[in-house]
Amino acid sequence: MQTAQLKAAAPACGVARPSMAARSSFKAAPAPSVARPSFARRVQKLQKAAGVQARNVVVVRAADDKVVVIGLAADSGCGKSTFMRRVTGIFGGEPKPPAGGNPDSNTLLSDMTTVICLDDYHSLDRNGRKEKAVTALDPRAQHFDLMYEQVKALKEGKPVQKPIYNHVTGLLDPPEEIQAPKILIIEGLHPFFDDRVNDLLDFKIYLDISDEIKFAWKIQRDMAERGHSLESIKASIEARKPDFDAFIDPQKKKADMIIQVLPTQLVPDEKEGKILRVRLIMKEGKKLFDPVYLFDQGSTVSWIPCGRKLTCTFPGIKMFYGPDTYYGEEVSVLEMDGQFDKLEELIYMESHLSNTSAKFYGEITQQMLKNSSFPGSNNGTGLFQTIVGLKVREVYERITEKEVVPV
Ligand SMILES: Nc1ncnc2c1ncn2[C@@H]1O[C@H](COP(=O)(O)OP(=O)(O)OP(=O)(O)O)[C@@H](O)[C@H]1O
Ligand SMILES: O=C(CO)[C@H](O)[C@H](O)COP(=O)(O)O
Repeated sequence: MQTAQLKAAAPACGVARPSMAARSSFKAAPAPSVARPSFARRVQKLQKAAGVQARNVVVVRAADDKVVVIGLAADSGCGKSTFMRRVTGIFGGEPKPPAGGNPDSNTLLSDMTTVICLDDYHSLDRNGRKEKAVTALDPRAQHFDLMYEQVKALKEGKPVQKPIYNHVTGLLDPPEEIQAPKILIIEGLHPFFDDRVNDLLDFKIYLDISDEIKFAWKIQRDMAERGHSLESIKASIEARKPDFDAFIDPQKKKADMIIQVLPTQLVPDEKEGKILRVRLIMKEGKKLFDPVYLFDQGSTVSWIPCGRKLTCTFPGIKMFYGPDTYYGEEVSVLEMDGQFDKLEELIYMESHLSNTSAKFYGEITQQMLKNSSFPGSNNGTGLFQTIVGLKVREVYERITEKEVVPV
């Protein structure tokens, strides 16, 4: 296959791809050294980019700092990259692949966060999976021992030589050096699958996208942006489904927060996935975060906020909040069905939410407005991803007993 075709078929895995020119000039050297720029260089760069953002820079990790480890699980094409951009944006700085390294790296570095993609722990490359007739979702195609050793080492503050799975070529490239960050986010198919890795995680998030919506998003991306046919998208979803059900989906039981995305109940038979019903399922009784609530903690509340303060055209917005159980565990559920007409009016809804971990009145609305070009910004996916991002900050602060100044 030609490189251009390969590129078109490759999932992004969280990283904005550099130009073909930059890629073709890259020589796959063994273990490219990815030295982090100095504190001064980073502060200078940030100050130049945006004066106000530079205030947020706490940067260099002291030797005794704790590394907080966050896990994000979801199937491919379920919005992990978009979610990561929202979460890392809360900590300031622009996440970038390691400078001067492999242009097909899946890693994203910013001042406080490092996001690593668990596809890098595929033990079988694309050919190997084909030969053995296993999908990338099958645990037999993952190197869990190495994943565990490296996440553990990073949590202990030690650098690692992490492999790179190249989505363009389907091969395993030479490793890249990853330094211990303040916040390590591991995102991918199996962050909670192996008990040893699962035990290293301080906060676990699962993106649970229903089949109908997953299909609608895949069509949107893979047909419009990658030139795939409807039949091939259907076939790829069907081929992955048994392994998804067996190995990926069961991990959601272990998550602390689940963002569940379903078709709307406001419009009968809406199949395009344009209007969404989104549920934020939050485990109760956890030490490191408090669940969000609407109006009155522990009550059951149904609320249609459309009125004088919130503009709603058809089909409007319906909110729900209440206690529930999830795989036998006590949870609170916050739900939003419908979409915003005017994003700035979200402030009205925000003012009725409590325990959001926002540091000032309107922080959620501000984040949503800042990221208004991201998919899902006018509905519950964007709202709940932003809230979960604030929870990541709260978890970090509770573990390290350090304050993050809001951007
Ligand atoms: N909240 C959303 N609302 C609407 N569409 C969305 C949303 N999130 C993601 N999408 C759609 O799904 C596609 C995949 O999103 P994204 O690249 O963030 O997923 P991903 O899980 O990182 O994918 P992959 O693992 O395949 O790289 C986007 O191009 C967009 O079309
Ligand atoms: O599920 C996936 C990503 O989360 C991919 O399918 C998996 O990593 C294999 O990638 P490729 O299709 O590029 O060989």
